[in-house]
Amino acid sequence: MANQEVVFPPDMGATAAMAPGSSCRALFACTSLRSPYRVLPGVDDEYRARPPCATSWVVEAIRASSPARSPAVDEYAAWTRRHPSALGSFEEIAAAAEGKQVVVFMDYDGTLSPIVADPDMAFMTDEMRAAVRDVAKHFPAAIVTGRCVEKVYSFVGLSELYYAGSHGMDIKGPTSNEEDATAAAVLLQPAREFLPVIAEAYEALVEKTKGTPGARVENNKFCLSVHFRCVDEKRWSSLAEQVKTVLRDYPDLKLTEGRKVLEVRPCIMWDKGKAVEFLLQSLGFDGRSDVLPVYLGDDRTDEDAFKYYI
Ligand SMILES: O=P(O)(O)OC[C@H]1O[C@H](O[C@H]2O[C@H](CO)[C@@H](O)[C@H](O)[C@H]2O)[C@H](O)[C@@H](O)[C@@H]1O
Repeated sequence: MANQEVVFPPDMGATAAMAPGSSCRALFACTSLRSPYRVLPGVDDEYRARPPCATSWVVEAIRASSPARSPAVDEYAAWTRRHPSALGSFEEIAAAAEGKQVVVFMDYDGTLSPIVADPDMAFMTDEMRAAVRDVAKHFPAAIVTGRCVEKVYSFVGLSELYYAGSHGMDIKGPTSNEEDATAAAVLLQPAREFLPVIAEAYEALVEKTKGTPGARVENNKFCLSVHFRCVDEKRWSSLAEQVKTVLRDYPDLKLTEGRKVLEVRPCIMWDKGKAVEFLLQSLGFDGRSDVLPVYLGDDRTDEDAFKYYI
């Protein structure tokens, strides 16, 4: 960092200049300050020579008094510059949607529902449900999730949506039967032949991980989730080892990672991006310049869908 020194107004002590709870020293607005300035020892002559209200040195001093940044923070800042907040750019998005058919894809966990310790308790709020219902009134809309369709339907409960469960490996259309998600027409199940092997691997994973406190295996029908959110961090690598050991017997399955979860899936070239592509094609929207697909997601697996748009 260039310069950590700070200029204080004459009657202000160094303790008053410390931001509470922060190791970085505060800078005070120059317009309200009177000369002469008390310059703390170590301040560059370059700073002393500048008139107190010259904005360039204020900016420099703000920079200099910023907390130390770690490479990870810098990397994140660079990432957010390349991927600005969609909410912050809402006007721009609305302008881009002008005259276009919008199609909305929504991830479930962490996007429509809060992340919670117990995967069976990840309920969405009634307010969120009403918002999703509203979206579906205006645009074709789909839930794209790692969960199995039946489970996510029990949370969302909206029969007017498309559902792409098991990371897009179980795609169902809207149904008029609100009580029964299985009544919805199956549009695609590209990993059907893997059902027996997934069921067997589920049993093996439950057995192998049962000695790890907090570990939990969730059966998502065409894929499996091994949760480690409630596992002591010291045991994470041994749990990962247990999962890899089981998978050695199942060469047709592969391992990916989500939010504190290891995902076991069939080795096929299929993901949320492919599901989005399939749905757009089925709706007759694929490749059309008058269609604007919008995808809301928070997890690594959603990046497969983001890649489809790029
Ligand atoms: O594609 P998604 O809808 O985001 O589903 C991905 C996984 O989400 C769930 O796990 C995550 O949410 C849980 C509840 O908040 C949390 O406990 C867990 O740590 C998260 O990874 C779901 O349980 C998995 O089956 C999904 O694959």
